[in-house]
Amino acid sequence: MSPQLGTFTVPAIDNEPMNHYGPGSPERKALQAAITELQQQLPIEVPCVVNGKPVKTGNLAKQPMPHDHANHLCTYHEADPQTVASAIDGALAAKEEWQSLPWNDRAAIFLKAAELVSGKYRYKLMAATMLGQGKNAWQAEIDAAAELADFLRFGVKFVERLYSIQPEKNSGGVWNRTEYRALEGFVLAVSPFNFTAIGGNLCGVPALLGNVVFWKPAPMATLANYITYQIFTEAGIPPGVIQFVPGPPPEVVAQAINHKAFAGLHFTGSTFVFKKLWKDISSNLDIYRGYPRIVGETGGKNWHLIHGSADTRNAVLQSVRAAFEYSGQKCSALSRLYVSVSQWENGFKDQLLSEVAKVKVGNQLEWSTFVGPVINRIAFDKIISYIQKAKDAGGQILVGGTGDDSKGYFIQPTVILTQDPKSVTMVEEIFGPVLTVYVYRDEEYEKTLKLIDETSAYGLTGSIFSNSRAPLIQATHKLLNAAGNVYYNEKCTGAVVGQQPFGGSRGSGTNDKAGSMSIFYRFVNARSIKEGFVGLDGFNYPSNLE
Ligand SMILES: NC(=O)c1ccc[n+]([C@@H]2O[C@H](COP(=O)([O-])OP(=O)(O)OC[C@H]3O[C@@H](n4cnc5c(N)ncnc54)[C@H](O)[C@@H]3O)[C@@H](O)[C@H]2O)c1
Ligand SMILES: N[C@@H](CCC=O)C(=O)O
Repeated sequence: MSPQLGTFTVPAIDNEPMNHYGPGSPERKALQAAITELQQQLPIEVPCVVNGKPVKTGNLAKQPMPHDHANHLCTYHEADPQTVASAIDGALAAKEEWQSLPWNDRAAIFLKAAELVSGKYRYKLMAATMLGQGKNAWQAEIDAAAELADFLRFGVKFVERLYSIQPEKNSGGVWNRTEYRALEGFVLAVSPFNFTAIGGNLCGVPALLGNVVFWKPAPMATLANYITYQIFTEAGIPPGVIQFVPGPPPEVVAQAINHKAFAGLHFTGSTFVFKKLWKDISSNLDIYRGYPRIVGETGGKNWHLIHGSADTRNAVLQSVRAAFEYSGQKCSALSRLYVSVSQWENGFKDQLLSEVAKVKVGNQLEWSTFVGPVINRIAFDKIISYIQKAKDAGGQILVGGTGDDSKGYFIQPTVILTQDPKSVTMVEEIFGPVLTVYVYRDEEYEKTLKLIDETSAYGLTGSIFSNSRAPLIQATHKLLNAAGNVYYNEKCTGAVVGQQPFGGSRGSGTNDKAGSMSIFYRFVNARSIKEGFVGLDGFNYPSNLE
């Protein structure tokens, strides 16, 4: 091990500037070229990667493209039990060297990874995200380019700050220190389909702290996650530190959770799956060496509250974006809208319907498309069935309500007006382009706050629109636990790393706040060291003396 011959300061960092992809711009041309190049290579073959070596199990699965489901983006090798076992063994073998690497070297690897994401591989990663996860250019830019680079760069900064948190006091002749050890064992990262950046962050956070990570990507994000893995490797993450293990989710994850060296879960996905994994972990407590850290960010049933004093146009446009961008497939997506009757009848309704009518739905590779496909057949059927349930319950479809799954999984942006604020589409996560509106009486603002608070099991994001201060204050106070991310006069999607730490509580997760320092606390195990410089002369304390 080489000596550390200085105290190093991480370079200044900032959010990754976003490209805009306007007509004729160089970035539009570069992205188009990357998409075309990728399309010419389809389908890509993706192996598991264990100890830096590709493993081709021959158990093949496909990642179909949501806008063109007859064709697939990649064929990937699913891990079998032997592959899972060797991935865990290999990670544990890589642990000692990785956790002993000087911090500045680990930091440098992650800073380099950020440069690869924002530079050399930007368009390739975006192309894979667009083709595989159905994002249009802007949605891919904010995810695969900007947010992933931000997670990596800010992560380094947060860990630098975490490591600098040291005991406040040293008694005479004593030096106190806190060490932030990696967890004892391996961390299991289980990532969702909808954000390429989240996949990178779920394995990046623990790895940056010296942990070794078993990464099970989401089937519908396999290629983008594989490219992310390759970027980590090119940046210098040693073999075995992150093991890339796609495979049948319940089996692969269960095998990892049932291993005695399982030390932590870093999960993002649905509430249902997270609860199941938590229960599975709990029932294994006797086999583990310690108490595993469990971090999970999960579903949402996010709301906009439009007060009578709001700027109508802003509230309408923000609502259209929040409900329908990326086809409503963000955990933060707007899906229940509470509008005062004075707003609704004096322009909100007309503007909402006229703006939604302008939304272009279709192939996300066409530049003017705002709403692309939903991710797969299961999602398509589920969303359509929610629309049907809303109709059955007396909901009025104001716009949309239909889908077309003949080539891709397209669903029209749908706005439902309900008289029942606790109808099913006001309560349950749909994860599609479906917005349900409840119109409240202006004088029942306070009652509406209670309604918002009590309607759903989630607590992820929410926005309050008002041009007066008092309604903002009142809602913020009454909705204390209804959202982990609250916005004033801004849409409820689009949290930025380092600006709005992200996460919610209640059914929405452990709220450890991705994109902030607090998530890093969860994947270290602090050790206090006290060093004495002055020896004892005798064992008696002064109080023992005659
Ligand atoms: N709060 C957040 O920060 C956040 C961010 C993104 C997505 N999400 C949530 O994620 C969900 C959408 O993503 P998704 O469809 O990929 O979620 P999902 O729960 O279906 O899958 C998430 C991960 O769990 C795995 N998985 C699925 N079933 C499993 C099982 N039985 N055992 C073990 N692993 C299993 C999947 O393969 C995937 O890797 C939504 O509910 C959304 O709100 C939350
Ligand atoms: N961080 C994202 C949501 C991630 C979940 O899908 C946002 O704030 O919109």
